[in-house]
Amino acid sequence: MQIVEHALNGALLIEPRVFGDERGFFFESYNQQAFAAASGQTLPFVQDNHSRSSANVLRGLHYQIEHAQGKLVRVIHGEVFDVAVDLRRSSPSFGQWTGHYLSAANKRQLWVPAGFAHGFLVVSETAELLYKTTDFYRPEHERCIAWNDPQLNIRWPLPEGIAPIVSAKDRIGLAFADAPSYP
Ligand SMILES: Cc1cn([C@H]2C[C@H](O)[C@@H](COP(=O)(O)OP(=O)(O)O[C@H]3O[C@H](C)C(=O)[C@H](O)[C@H]3O)O2)c(=O)[nH]c1=O
Repeated sequence: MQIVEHALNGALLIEPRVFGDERGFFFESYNQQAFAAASGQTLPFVQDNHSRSSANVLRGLHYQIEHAQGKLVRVIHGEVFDVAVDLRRSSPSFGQWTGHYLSAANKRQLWVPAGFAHGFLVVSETAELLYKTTDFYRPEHERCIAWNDPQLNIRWPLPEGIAPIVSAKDRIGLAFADAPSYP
C-alpha cells in the first residue's frame, strides 16, 4: 500500500498494491504491519461495518464524542465522495474538511482518525462501503453535524438542484459551532 495524500494532520488517502492477472485481481485490503508503517500507529480495529446506499444518499457527518472511532473506509461497489472533518480543537486544521472519491474502481481507502467526523455522498447508482473501526458503536455517544453546515462549507458533488437523501437523524444535525468537539 502507499499513501497518496496526507490531509488534516492525520487523515490519509491510501492506495493498495493491486495484483492483476488474466483471472482478475488480488490485493491486501488491510495489513496491520503495512498500515502501522504508513500511519505510524498500530490500531486495534474491533468492528467491521458494511453499508449499501442508493444514488445521492448522504450519510453523516457522524462521530462518537466518547469512545471516538478511527475509521478505515473503502468502497467495494460504486463510488462515493468521502469526507472527514477535523474536530480536534488543538489541531491546526480544526474545522477543516477533506474529501476524496473512493470507488470500487480506484480501490482507494480513507483513514479517518479518531477526533474526526465522517460522512459520504453516493455519486454512483448504488455504493457499498466497508469500514473498520477502532472502537465499538456506542449510539449514546454518537453526534451528528449537519452535512450542509455553512461554516464547514463542504463542497459535496451533488447534481444541480438535487437534494441528498438523508436519514431523519441527519436531517437535524447540529451546527458545527454548537457541536461538541475534542481537546
Ligand atoms: C453505525 C452503526 C449503526 N448500527 C445500526 C443502528 C441503526 O439501527 C442502523 C443504521 O444506523 P445509522 O443510520 O446510524 O447508519 P449510518 O447513517 O450509516 O451511520 C454511519 O454513517 C457514518 C458515515 C459513519 O461514519 C458511522 O460509521 C455511522 O454513523 O444500524 C449498528 O448496529 N452499528 C453501527 O456501528
